[in-house]
Amino acid sequence: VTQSPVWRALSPAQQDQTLFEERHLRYISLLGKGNFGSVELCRYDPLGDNTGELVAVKKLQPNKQSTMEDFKKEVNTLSVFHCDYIVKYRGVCYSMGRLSMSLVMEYLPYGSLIGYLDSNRHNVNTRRMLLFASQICKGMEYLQTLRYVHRDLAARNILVASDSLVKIADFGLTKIIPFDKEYYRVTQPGESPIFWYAPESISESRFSHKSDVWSFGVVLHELFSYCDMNCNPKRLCMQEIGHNVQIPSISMHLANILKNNWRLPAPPNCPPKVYSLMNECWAYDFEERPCFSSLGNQIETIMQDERE
Ligand SMILES: Cc1cnc(Nc2cc(F)c(C3CCN(C)CC3)c(F)c2)nc1Nc1ccc(F)c(N2CCCS2(=O)=O)c1
Repeated sequence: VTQSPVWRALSPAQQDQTLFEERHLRYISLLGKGNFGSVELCRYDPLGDNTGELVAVKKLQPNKQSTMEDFKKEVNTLSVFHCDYIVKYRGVCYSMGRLSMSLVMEYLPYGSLIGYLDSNRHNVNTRRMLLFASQICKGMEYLQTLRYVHRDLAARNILVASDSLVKIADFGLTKIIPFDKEYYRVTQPGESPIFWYAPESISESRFSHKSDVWSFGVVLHELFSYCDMNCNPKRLCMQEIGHNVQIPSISMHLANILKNNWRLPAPPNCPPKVYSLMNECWAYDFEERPCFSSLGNQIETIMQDERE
């Protein structure tokens, strides 16, 4: 179609398939709202006959956390990723004369892993969870080849495309590691998801592929707990720390219990091999944690054993 005479008659802006015109973006429903902004389900319907594709549109909520600059960085980050296990970027939509912009992404009908597991716990077996884990691993391996650290790997940021495919989403906190370093140091930590953080991220704001590996271990725990809110990482850590601890010193208490080798307990009915994989990811010394490629291989091996 891109070589037809009709297409060639379009202006470059009209030929740009990553530019979505606001007037054709039909609002359907709100998918989620947070300090990141909001994500809406829309249909991009230029023909006006409801044959257009469904898309997820992330609108920026410029507030203290995220500025237009951060949002532009997230758009640029997502636009270079081409991986089956990372939510696909479709383009941008400018409104109010380029004053505000929205990020247009593919729409994954099943929503986040948390909701999916909570409502499908009876027909998601160990093999399916290991399949999801290996897909997240492959997505993280891909990010690592581009020297990206995600910094917010958690089940809430994993989206379900189908009963056998999950994708990594939400790159609001993703950073590129500088070429001459092995880690990224955050200057102004915003609202940090500290219960998914590695010890060095909690105490030194130091992020690397190995701190993403730690968070992957926590995602494994969420997976094998069916994202049950009664045993989510935050609740389990707060039980250990003590609920009466005041906010500012929670991260210090968390760093202490991790230093004293406390770890999240094995989820109910979790296969021992999977729990030991989690504990490998939670090695205190980041050098001892496995890399995503070795994690992927170990998961494939456990999947074989589960098959027998
Ligand atoms: C890019 C993208 C593609 N497809 C989808 N599909 C999608 C489909 C769904 F049915 C739902 C739900 C399912 C449950 N019922 C009750 C409400 C709708 C849903 F929430 C999402 N969502 C995307 N993004 C997105 C949406 C919403 C978000 F809160 C967040 N985030 C949250 C933490 C940071 S976040 O930005 O990652 C990302």
